[in-house]
Amino acid sequence: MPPQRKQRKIAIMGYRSVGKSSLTIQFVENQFVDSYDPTIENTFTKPWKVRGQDFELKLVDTAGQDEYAIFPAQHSMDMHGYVLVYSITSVQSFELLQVLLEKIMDMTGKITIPLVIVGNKTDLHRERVVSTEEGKRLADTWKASFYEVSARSHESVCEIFNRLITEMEKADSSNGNEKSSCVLS
Ligand SMILES: Nc1nc2c(ncn2[C@@H]2O[C@H](COP(=O)(O)OP(=O)(O)OP(=O)(O)O)[C@@H](O)[C@H]2O)c(=O)[nH]1
Repeated sequence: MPPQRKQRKIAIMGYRSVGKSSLTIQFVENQFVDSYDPTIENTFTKPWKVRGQDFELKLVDTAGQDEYAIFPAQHSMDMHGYVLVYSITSVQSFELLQVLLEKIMDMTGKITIPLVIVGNKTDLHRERVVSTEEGKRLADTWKASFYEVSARSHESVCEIFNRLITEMEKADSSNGNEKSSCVLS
């Protein structure tokens, strides 16, 4: 029998217009769409292989959030990991991530959640207002991985997902260990 594909569900979240759809479409279809069409919610499926293991990724490209948006409960239920995107050209989008991270922790109630924080639009370096160090610091605080990328120039886009899968696999095995150590005899 061929080895089974592991199904994994990932939410792509962040402020409006930071490039959530562009990153998702670049990863899934290898193309950059220049037009701006606000997303309500789209789910993409992508077969992907990491270190010999086949995965079927369900990528949920969510609607842009702001500080006041209520965190959609369905995004805390069955997600294996989160890609949290800001734009390096928007302080507001960066500051929103702190709020989003707190909401994710509250809603999921998990101690370890595979997270990748992504500063998008590095091609717009002249318009940069969030430094790489600030991005790294936020990621360190939340024990998240960190990448600066460009959906437009397809820079480091696949790395986001490879890294998140690696983190999800680690979380899986540590959850497994936790379970076995909690079995009552
Ligand atoms: N220069 C540049 N523009 C980008 C990049 N990624 C996205 N954009 C542009 O930014 C705008 C918003 O991109 P989207 O991918 O629709 O952003 P989104 O976060 O999905 O937006 P919402 O659905 O409203 O939340 C579009 O005009 C994109 O072409 C990038 O890496 N570089």
